[in-house]
Amino acid sequence: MSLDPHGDLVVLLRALVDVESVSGNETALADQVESALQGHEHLEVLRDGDTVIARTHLGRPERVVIAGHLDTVPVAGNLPTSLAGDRVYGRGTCDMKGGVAVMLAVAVAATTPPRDLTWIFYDHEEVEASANSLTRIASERPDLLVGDFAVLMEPTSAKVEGGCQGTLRFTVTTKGKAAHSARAWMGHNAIHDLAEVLAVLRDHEPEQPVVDGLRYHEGLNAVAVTGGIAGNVIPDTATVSVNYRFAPHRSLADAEHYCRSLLPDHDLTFTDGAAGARPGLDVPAAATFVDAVGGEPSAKFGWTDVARFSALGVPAVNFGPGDPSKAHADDEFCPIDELYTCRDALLRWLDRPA
Ligand SMILES: N[C@@H](CCC[C@H](NC(=O)CCC(=O)O)C(=O)O)C(=O)O
Repeated sequence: MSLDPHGDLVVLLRALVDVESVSGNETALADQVESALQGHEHLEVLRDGDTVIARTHLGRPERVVIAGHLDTVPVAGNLPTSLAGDRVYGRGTCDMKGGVAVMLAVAVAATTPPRDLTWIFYDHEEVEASANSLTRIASERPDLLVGDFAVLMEPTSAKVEGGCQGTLRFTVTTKGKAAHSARAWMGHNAIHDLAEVLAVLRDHEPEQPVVDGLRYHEGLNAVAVTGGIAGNVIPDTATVSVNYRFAPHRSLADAEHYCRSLLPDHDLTFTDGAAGARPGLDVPAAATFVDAVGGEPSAKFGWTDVARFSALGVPAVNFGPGDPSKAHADDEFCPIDELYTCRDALLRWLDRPA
């Protein structure tokens, strides 16, 4: 089935979601998005890997980038979509194909916007920062990301969420000595030694700092544990993987330093990290957007490419349909009314002179 960006938003959302696009498997969906955008005279459509970019060239004084990712976290028995009351359920409905549906609808509807627009539908957002297609595009075609302001259509319950928290991953490995579990005293159990690390994580009190008026909420959590080779062998090695979510007053280097300070007796191996972004809602372009779409801004707890645009010097906000607390949940859904709220808010903002 092809995508009809001029049609009903719920049909469009369901069609987007029913093309499974777990990170690394975005090609089929990118093909459909590209076809849906082609043939619109006001849009130049480009393809870069599994990223589709559509741009207006109207000679406006301002250019705004509106971006959304096509990939999702792994499916958990929640495809194909289902409709229940005023909600569309299914993997990606909330994070973030609701936003992608709104982007497609507004991209084709806004033929003469007062600002030039760059619509970016990109791949590999839900995985390590190095795989994110915007990392490649920023280095190979930075011109494609140029703008005076950016909107990331991540789930925000149709209200602006400012900035984003950073994310850092590290592992801690303990070493022991293998032995027969019937003679455990001959060995040393590496899994038991993880208890010390796990206790620090369990007892850690996450901070909730206010940054530029918005309250963030940090988190330090074990996300995986490995160790053990058989049911009768004392494990000689064990590893815990940890994810630290940090508020945007800390840099990535500060975050690493903080984690080391919590576990001074252990070697931490940092495996992935991406800094967050301060809200920046006092920048005029952001303030105009907040005023046009309405609602009280709050903080974005997840990591989003607002961080990338901010680092590139492009002020950016998150705004899209779907309750972010349902992102990645098995019962992920998008409320239908928020699709229309976001579409109408974007059109209202685009009605205002730049
Ligand atoms: N490179 C990062 C990518 C993770 C992106 C993901 N973002 C969201 O879920 C945004 C939705 C939200 O929470 O509001 C995340 O934060 O995990 C990484 O690998 O961590």
